[in-house]
Amino acid sequence: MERDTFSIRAQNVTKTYKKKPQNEIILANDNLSLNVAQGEIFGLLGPNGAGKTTLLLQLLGLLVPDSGDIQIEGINVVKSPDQVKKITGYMPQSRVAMKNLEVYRALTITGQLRGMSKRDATIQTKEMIERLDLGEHRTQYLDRLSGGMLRAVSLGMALMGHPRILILDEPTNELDPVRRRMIWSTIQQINATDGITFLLVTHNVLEAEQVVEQVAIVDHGRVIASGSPEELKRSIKHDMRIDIVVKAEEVERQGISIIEETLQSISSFVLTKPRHYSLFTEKTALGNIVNHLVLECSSFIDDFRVVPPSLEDVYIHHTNKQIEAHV
Ligand SMILES: Nc1ncnc2c1ncn2[C@@H]1O[C@H](COP(=O)(O)OP(=O)(O)OP(=O)(O)O)[C@@H](O)[C@H]1O
Repeated sequence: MERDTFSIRAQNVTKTYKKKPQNEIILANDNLSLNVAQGEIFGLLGPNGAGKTTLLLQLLGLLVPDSGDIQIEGINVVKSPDQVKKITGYMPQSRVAMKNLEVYRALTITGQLRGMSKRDATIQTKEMIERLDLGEHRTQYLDRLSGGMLRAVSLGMALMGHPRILILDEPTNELDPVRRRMIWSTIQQINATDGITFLLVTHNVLEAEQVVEQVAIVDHGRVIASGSPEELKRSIKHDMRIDIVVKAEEVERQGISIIEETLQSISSFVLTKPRHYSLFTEKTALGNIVNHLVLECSSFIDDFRVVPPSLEDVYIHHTNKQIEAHV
């Protein structure tokens, strides 16, 4: 049999739910296709309710698609869910099993349940505790941990038994910045040293951009854009962003509406937070706009910079467009 170079292949997956009490049909995945290459870190982005978790549950064999085909390392998930479970690790969005166990015991038992000997599971538990900086908490019960700590333990549990594919649902949700960075670097390290394939859902797009190699943006159950972060950034027409900060004292003196009118007369801007504006433009129009800003706005501009758009800008660009199309 020809070796499948894709770890994950989902083709034309459709999944509906019936919502009680009136059995309203919810189309959670709508003819969705996705390929994840072996050893890749793949990011799944999309707004709340886009259908990301539904897809993950089907990849893991925990939900059955209405139609479509899912292969994990060449194994048909619907036909052989148990084989798939042996090679995949899963970090769910919130639920963590074994809440009445201590951290080290939860890790070791998870390893044993995945077929490891007690000795090997104990060795990997020590490694996980060190890698995830859980030393201080090793004898704490899971139900006494903060939400953030529980996420870290949950990642450790997903890694027990050395799965070949790891599926993570919002791995950095609820974590403080230091621990978030640690999780991202652990993902990168494990991917580099063990060649594990990662498919992860995240809302931390700016952070994910540094780590993921391929991305799919999902909305309304469909993939609306996919590619490497660089490809996606190149694909949007407005390929430059100007960020502007307005002086607080000028807002007091002139009034915000005069300032915004002046900005709008040059180009349309969006307010990102008080006194901060962003404008998206094509490179060809950039010089003209910067000239206008310098000539007409220097009295009230505190700072401005020109930057290429981030993956987050691409995400907003695509999902906004999709929202408009559905209104
Ligand atoms: N068990 C269920 N019964 C009925 N509807 C469901 C069920 N699970 C999910 N849904 C609906 O299916 C759609 C997709 O949900 P899903 O949880 O897959 O989205 P998501 O992209 O993971 O969202 P989030 O980012 O908020 O976690 C939503 O409209 C959701 O309300």
